[in-house]
Amino acid sequence: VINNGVSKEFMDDTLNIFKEFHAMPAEEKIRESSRDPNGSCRLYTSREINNKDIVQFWRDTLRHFCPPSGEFMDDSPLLLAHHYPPCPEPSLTLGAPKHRDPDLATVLLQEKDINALQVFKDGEWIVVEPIPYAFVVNISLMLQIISNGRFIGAEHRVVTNSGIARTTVAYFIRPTNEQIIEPAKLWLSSGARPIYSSITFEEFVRNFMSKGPDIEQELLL
Ligand SMILES: O=C(O)CCC(=O)C(=O)O
Ligand SMILES: [Fe+2]
Repeated sequence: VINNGVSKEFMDDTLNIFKEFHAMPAEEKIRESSRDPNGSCRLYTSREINNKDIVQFWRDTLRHFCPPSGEFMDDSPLLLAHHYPPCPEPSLTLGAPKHRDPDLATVLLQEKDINALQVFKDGEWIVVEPIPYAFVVNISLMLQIISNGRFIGAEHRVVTNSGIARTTVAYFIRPTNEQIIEPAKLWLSSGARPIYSSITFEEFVRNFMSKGPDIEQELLL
């Protein structure tokens, strides 16, 4: 999305502040972040991801709840500031494995000139080349369910490179835990039958974390 109304200065400042954060010594970063999964701010590395694949993940992420009101709520829009350091063996690592995002839609700010995000379309991986000061917007799993399969969550992954570090900021549009995710009446008004059953957002996230990104299959009626 270009001409999005967000100033270039604000986008530069945002990326720079997260670059500064990730460039701090590990001891300082740990002091600034919480390992409490319910804390408002948490730093984790790709090592913590339950990885059943041969490939290793190569990423640090700062997680921060980020409601538009500025008020902290238990579960709400989430901001992930990812940092992918240069990797000496890019063929053995991924910044992020193939997945679809567990939210409604994700708004991503990526750095210029680094091709690392790829989307899986028609059986092949296509590079999502960064357009300066544009946001990439992913359709995610919840929108697939709410639209009764009309929109399909975008499968994507991140590759690494040996030369240059990459920082991205991903804003996950998410409801609160108790909200119900199900095909919206709007999509069913023409008499179509729902193809997915209902689930709370809390359970949806729990399933995503424990079972991986194909969880909507289990909701198929
Ligand atoms: O850093 C990127 O380019 C993508 C990150 C991503 O896919 C995610 O946060 O779900
Ligand atoms: Fe993603």
